Amino acid sequence: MADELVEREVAAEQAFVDRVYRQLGEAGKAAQQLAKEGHSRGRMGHEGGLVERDAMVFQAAKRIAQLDAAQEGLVFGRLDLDATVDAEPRYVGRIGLRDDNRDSLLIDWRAPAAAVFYQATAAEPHSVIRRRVLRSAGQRVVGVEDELLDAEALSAAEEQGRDLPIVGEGALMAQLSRARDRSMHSIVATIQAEQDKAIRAPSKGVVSISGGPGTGKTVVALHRAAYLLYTDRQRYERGGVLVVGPSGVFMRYIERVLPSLGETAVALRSLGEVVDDVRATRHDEPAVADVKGSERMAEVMRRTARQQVPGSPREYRVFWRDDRLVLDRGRLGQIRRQLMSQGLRNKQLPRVSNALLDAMWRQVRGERGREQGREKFNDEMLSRQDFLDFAHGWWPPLDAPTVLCWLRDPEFVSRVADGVLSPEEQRLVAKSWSHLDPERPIGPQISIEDVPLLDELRYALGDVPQKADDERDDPLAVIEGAVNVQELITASDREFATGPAWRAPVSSIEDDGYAHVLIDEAQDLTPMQWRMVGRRGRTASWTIVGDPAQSSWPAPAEAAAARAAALERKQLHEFHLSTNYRNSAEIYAHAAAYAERVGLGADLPDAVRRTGEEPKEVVLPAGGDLESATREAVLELAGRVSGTVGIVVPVARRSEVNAWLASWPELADDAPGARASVDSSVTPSGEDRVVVLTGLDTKGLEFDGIVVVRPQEIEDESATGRATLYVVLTRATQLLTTIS
Ligand SMILES: Nc1ncnc2c1ncn2[C@@H]1O[C@H](COP(=O)(O)OP(=O)(O)OP(=O)(O)O)[C@@H](O)[C@H]1O
Repeated sequence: MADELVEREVAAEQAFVDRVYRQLGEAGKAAQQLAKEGHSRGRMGHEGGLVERDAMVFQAAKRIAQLDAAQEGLVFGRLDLDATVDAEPRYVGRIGLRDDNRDSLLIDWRAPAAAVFYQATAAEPHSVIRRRVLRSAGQRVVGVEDELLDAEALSAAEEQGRDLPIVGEGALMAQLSRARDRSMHSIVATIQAEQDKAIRAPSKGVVSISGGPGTGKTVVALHRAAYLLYTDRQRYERGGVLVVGPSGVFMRYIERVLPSLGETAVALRSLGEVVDDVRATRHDEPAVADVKGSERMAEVMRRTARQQVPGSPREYRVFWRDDRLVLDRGRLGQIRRQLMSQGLRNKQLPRVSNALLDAMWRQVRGERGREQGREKFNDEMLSRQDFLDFAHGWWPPLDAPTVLCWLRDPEFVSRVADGVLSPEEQRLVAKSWSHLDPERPIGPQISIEDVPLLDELRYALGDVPQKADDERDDPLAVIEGAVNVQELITASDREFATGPAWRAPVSSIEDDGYAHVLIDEAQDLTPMQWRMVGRRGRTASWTIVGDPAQSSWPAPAEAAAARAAALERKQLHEFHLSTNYRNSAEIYAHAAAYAERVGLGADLPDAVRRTGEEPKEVVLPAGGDLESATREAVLELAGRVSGTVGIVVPVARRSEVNAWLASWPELADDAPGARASVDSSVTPSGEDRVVVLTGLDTKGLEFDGIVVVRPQEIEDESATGRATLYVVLTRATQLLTTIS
């Protein structure tokens, strides 16, 4: 009987969903047809607006269908309201759609009319009697999950002849118990009221979302990005939305959420990719990372950008008429200081030749020379190749990667870091930079921690001035007025042309700004990383999510100050999430007890889902076989969960455990990436069901099963090892085993 009822309800919803897809097909056809006509008529009038909108809806729906064929469908929600408000059901979907009369057929989940879908509760039903979530596979409805919000109103509705049966066991629990794969999914059907508030917060200033592990901070922030695009598409599409997360693995984990909401105009970048054209995936070891992340590095980089180019010519001598003109070290030093005092190094390029010529002209004493005049002097000097070579070598256009390579020299490092870093710190960072390759300065040696330093250098050097188009190839610019700025730009261009191959960086610092900046795992940003992202959000609104107890940065006060500086005096709106949707209650109780025991002062959310499975602790006797114990634990978990399994290990054991995994025949199909990466120090990024990760790699991710190998070693590995272990203990949705 119950089954029949469910079948009937599913069939009824299917009829509606079919109608939506039919309408979508029509909208798509109409959009294409109108676009064609509009095009041929050469105008886009009022219909143009409609075409554009329909085409957008159509494209978004296609993307959603492609991505989520096996997942949640386009229509996911239905509200039945009190008849005094609306006797017709309202349907909520990932995009909005109108019927032929342009009446609403499907409400976009972000529209104000859909807010009640998320905000209604039994305590405050907002006239909602029944909330229904449709579960779909592609275009097929496979189930419905109802929630009764107002029993009295339901009786009244039934008396009036409306049939509103309640079926299913609630959408949230069904959603939370699903097996995890290697990517995050949208939660659009089951956003909870406190999450909805953060998603729909006004777009001004800074929205800060805090909460313990698994409370949905990441997924809420991503839905917020989609919400902002919906509310002010022009502004955010034109200005850009930047989403920054901790690692490449994490970005791949979250990358499908926004497209599955129909949004693709968002830049997703890991902390190693924030600067255009740079892609760092390697971390420095913790002691080095701590130095490179410190605000003190800003001063070191500022000094670096002002140093004389290593190996550059130190003097210039020439006979002109009756005089011997000399630019010696002392004089060049003066000119350098004077140029630097006028602004950023690269910005001075157009002034360099003139500054040098000035200093030389002052030395012209002979009658014959003075009579010729300054103009003639300039002309002659600027056509001397040795002078152009000197000027170019002494003050070349510089890009940040080239300058970073200057730090390969430990003596150079001690010079620029003197009084800022301790000798031991200088030694540590210099050693890490000794691997930089000047031929390929942003190659694989560059670390994630180097990226903010590169950015700092970009800003300290400034962009190389670009010529206006009409100045290009203008022969008069050389001949006319040798001292005016135009001519000098041309002279310095001639210098660029004679120097070693130098290509302007693809992007300029002026293009760095975004309309919205969203930072995930914000507790881990170093002061230098805050400076880097701060530059991209000077005029932006921000969303910042994080949990201080999960922080792996050892100097929180310094990071807080850098964060405040990045956000300047923007207004702060704070939201707090209090329910852990990831971990089973049993697993989270274990992790929370650990956090309390080691004094992390953690914000402890409630975990609501019980599985009856306690975490398992395996303690090996001294000299016990770690590989066998690990293998047994991993096989057990991989056999019992249908989704992903993570093996979390201390950094020093990563390669070893990865090699074990690669050699276990039972898991060959589940971990092909382990084999492929046996000899590399990089975490496999594929779609493997079973992977080996370090503690830091697990940030933001989740797995159905987690095996933690030697937790004590993870804890001892760095100054913030306890926070890292807490993160690790909160990654599993179903089963957790620790091997000590
Ligand atoms: N309303 C919801 N409905 C269904 N699933 C949800 C909901 N909110 C969160 N989740 C799920 O809970 C899990 C944790 O979410 P998320 O990773 O965003 O949490 P987090 O707060 O960023 O976690 P952490 O700080 O531990 O990295 C995800 O699987 C997410 O899909």
